[in-house]
Amino acid sequence: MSETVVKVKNVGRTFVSGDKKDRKEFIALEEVSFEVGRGEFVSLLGPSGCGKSTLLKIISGLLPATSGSVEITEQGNDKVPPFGFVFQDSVLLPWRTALDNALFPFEIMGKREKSDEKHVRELFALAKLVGFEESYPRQLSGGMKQRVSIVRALSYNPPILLMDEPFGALDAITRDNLNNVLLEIWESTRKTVIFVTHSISEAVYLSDRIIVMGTKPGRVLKDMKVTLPRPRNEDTKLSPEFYVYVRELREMLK
Ligand SMILES: Nc1ncnc2c1ncn2[C@@H]1O[C@H](COP(=O)(O)OP(=O)(O)OP(=O)(O)O)[C@@H](O)[C@H]1O
Repeated sequence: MSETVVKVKNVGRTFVSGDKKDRKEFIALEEVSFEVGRGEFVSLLGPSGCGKSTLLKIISGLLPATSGSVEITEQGNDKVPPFGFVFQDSVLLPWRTALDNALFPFEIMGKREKSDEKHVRELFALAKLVGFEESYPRQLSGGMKQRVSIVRALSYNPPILLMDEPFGALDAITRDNLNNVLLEIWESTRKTVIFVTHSISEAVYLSDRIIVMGTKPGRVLKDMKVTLPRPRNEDTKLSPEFYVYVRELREMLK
């Protein structure tokens, strides 16, 4: 593994509900540990409720852990956050064009250089969105909107990309296409990616490593290396090796 840039150590998270008389504790995550190297593509795979999104929020600092620690040894340029986020819903502003949506983070951060728009236009090309810069979200398909949200997440050049089931709401064909677009973007930018999914085949297709998670409480079942050759393409999914991974993961998550 390349140099460690994300170190998750014995992370636990308990949610408390109810009042003093009827206090309930729910252990969402228990003793979760793993590391991510620079430029690695790591997926968090597991059934609904195993704490994948909670873990991603803890890694990003949006949510505190109840126990354990997360160390991030990457920094964004000029004090911008080290993370870019992509969620299941593209959350684009409907009154802004695709390009202006992708440039929005610069407005929030209150700084924008001339070279930023050039960089974002290059990302539009990588995401196969050339010609749609001036389109409004209502004029874009679901897959195109998600590609704009990937471009937006990468606009300020964060070293780490956090993706929470980004393609979960898309149809199977669009999802396959976006997996390939994402791989192309990753291969040319070499960002560190942490990708949440509950699709076994998606995790195998995309990842260098898969952190397999189980429920009750949310925990790591296995840290699995995926050594399928890269670059990967649709033929990868037809290889016997691909099926070996899928079968092993299916057994584990039964
Ligand atoms: N703010 C909260 N308060 C109470 N319980 C919560 C809170 N956030 C998450 N949980 C609980 O923690 C558990 C893990 O939730 P989380 O959303 O992280 O799971 P997940 O693996 O991402 O699920 P899914 O794949 O369905 O999105 C769930 O049982 C959820 O109900």
